[in-house]
Amino acid sequence: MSMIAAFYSNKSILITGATGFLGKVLMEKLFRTSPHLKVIYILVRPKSGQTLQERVFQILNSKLFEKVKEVCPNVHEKIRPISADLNQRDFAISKEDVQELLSCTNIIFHCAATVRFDAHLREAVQLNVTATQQLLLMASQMPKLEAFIHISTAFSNCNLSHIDEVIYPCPVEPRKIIDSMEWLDDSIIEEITPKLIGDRPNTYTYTKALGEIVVQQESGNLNVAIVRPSIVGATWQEPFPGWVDNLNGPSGLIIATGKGFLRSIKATPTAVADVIPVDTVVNLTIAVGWYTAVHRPKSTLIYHSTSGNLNPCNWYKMGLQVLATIEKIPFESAFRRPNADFTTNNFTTHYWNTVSHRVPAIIYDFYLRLTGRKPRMLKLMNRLLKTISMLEYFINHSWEWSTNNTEMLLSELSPEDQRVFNFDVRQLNWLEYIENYVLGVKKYLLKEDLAGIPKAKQHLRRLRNIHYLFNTALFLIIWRLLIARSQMARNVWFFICPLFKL
Ligand SMILES: CCCCCCCCCCCCCCCCCC(=O)SCCNC(=O)CCNC(=O)[C@H](O)C(C)(C)COP(=O)(O)OP(=O)(O)OC[C@H]1O[C@@H](n2cnc3c(N)ncnc32)[C@H](O)[C@@H]1OP(=O)(O)O
Ligand SMILES: NC(=O)C1=CN([C@@H]2O[C@H](COP(=O)(O)OP(=O)(O)OC[C@H]3O[C@@H](n4cnc5c(N)ncnc54)[C@H](OP(=O)(O)O)[C@@H]3O)[C@@H](O)[C@H]2O)C=CC1
Repeated sequence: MSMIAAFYSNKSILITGATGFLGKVLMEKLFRTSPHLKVIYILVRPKSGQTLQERVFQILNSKLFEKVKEVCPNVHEKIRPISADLNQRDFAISKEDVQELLSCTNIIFHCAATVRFDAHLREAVQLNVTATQQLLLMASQMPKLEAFIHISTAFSNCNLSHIDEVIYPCPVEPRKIIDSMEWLDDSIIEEITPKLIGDRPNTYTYTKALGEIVVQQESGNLNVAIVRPSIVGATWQEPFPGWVDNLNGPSGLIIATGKGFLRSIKATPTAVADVIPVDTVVNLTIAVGWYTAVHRPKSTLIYHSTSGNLNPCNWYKMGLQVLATIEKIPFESAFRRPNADFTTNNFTTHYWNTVSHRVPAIIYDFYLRLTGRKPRMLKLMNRLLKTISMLEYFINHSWEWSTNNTEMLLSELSPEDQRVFNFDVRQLNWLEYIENYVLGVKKYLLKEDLAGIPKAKQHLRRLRNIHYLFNTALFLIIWRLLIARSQMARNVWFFICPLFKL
């Protein structure tokens, strides 16, 4: 019998961010392994014209929850959505709901955050810092609370190259930042943002670091722990391999590669690709909840959920395997044949961005115009390049995260718990994982049917023929105009051919 699963039986659990990527997998695992838990309260806001109930209905009826319904048929009765907006004072939760939360909650998992790299500092502080502070205040009024688990990121201190499982100070106290957001106007905040974030790449990592300090400073007598995942990827094993439902992290770039939009990306091939499967993060998080509640460590323990120091994979290996899988299982309606490569300096990056990204987009838009359609490819390409520029920092640096607490926790688990809540990343086979990831992107994100693979392969053959035809036509035109007439033109032609991959 799993001790951890038994621990959660009869518990009332509060999850923020339960509608997000990580939150959904956390909820699924809790219900599947502890079907006798009392209730999971989730703080949800109405979104995209959907009510709370509609959002929950959609989640429970998704593929992710299929197994849960077998082991916990009354799951819909055990999930209690509470209308809340973490951007509002007191989260805009009704008095009755607050009372219920205060009197019943045993465990809190705080997952909600803005994970956007370009969030305005005010927005990022509100969600990643102030909301954490408010939740801690609520938690301190919960007599039955046994543990408060805060989800941060391994990149909260990405300005350092070696990161220990400790909380690092920030030059300006979070409370001062929170106060200043009350009275500074947006334009002044924008002006001071680069100074505040310092050598971090964005407001996300900065505010997640502030969030951790808030947890440390304002947790009082609570039993608190922090989990720091690195780049969270598709599921490794559970409830099935390759599940993913958003474009964050590698997923969006896998699509861009498979659809032939992404041809080159500035990356350090030898840098560690510190991707961690979402189910591994969730297993650790649930184990941390149990350990924190049962063992009540004297200080706030931080757990790194990373792969790099125990089972490293670099971007080169990851890129190769992504391409190899796409070759076997191509995506439908590709723009060009998938053939992405890494660039390592600014000059080649600009060069390939022009030659391989913008020029084909301009040619395609020209073709769309000629055929009476609205041009759209250049706009799409520019958005992709903007996205890449924001992710570049993470694929051009390597970090070392110590994992002593995570390893200590693994050793505290019974063999049964080590199996049910496996977060031992040493067992991960990268090639298999990446293949399942790409397949998952195709099935669950792009919603493409595997039956369409022969058609997708046929489309790629057509693209290859167009490519050959285009190159041949280009060659003949240039030959006719120049090369036949001059020796120098001939020399230049043979020099530039390899540069254009002709
Ligand atoms: C050689 C082969 C190599 C292949 C594989 C290589 C893999 C490399 C992977 C590198 C990953 C590095 C991730 C680092 C994560 C750090 C971990 C964390 O803690 S952080 C936690 C993780 N947090 C994050 O990862 C957040 C990253 N994302 C953001 O911050 C924002 O989306 C944004 C600022 C990039 C764009 O904002 P904005 O312009 O306002 O617009 P929207 O947001 O509305 O989206 C616009 C369009 O872009 C689309 N799209 C979105 N994301 C991606 C993507 N990753 N990619 C591609 N596309 C993406 C989106 O679908 C939409 O398309 P469309 O509908 O217009 O057609
Ligand atoms: N994904 C990754 O690569 C990594 C994630 N993390 C951390 O893991 C946690 C979960 O991230 P992930 O699941 O990927 O992120 P998602 O963006 O998928 O989910 C964010 C969640 O926060 C909720 N939320 C955002 N704003 C509000 C609000 N104003 N009121 C109520 N709820 C709100 C969202 O609700 P809604 O559905 O309504 O928008 C959603 O449920 C975060 O703390 C993140 O920092 C750490 C490292 C890497």
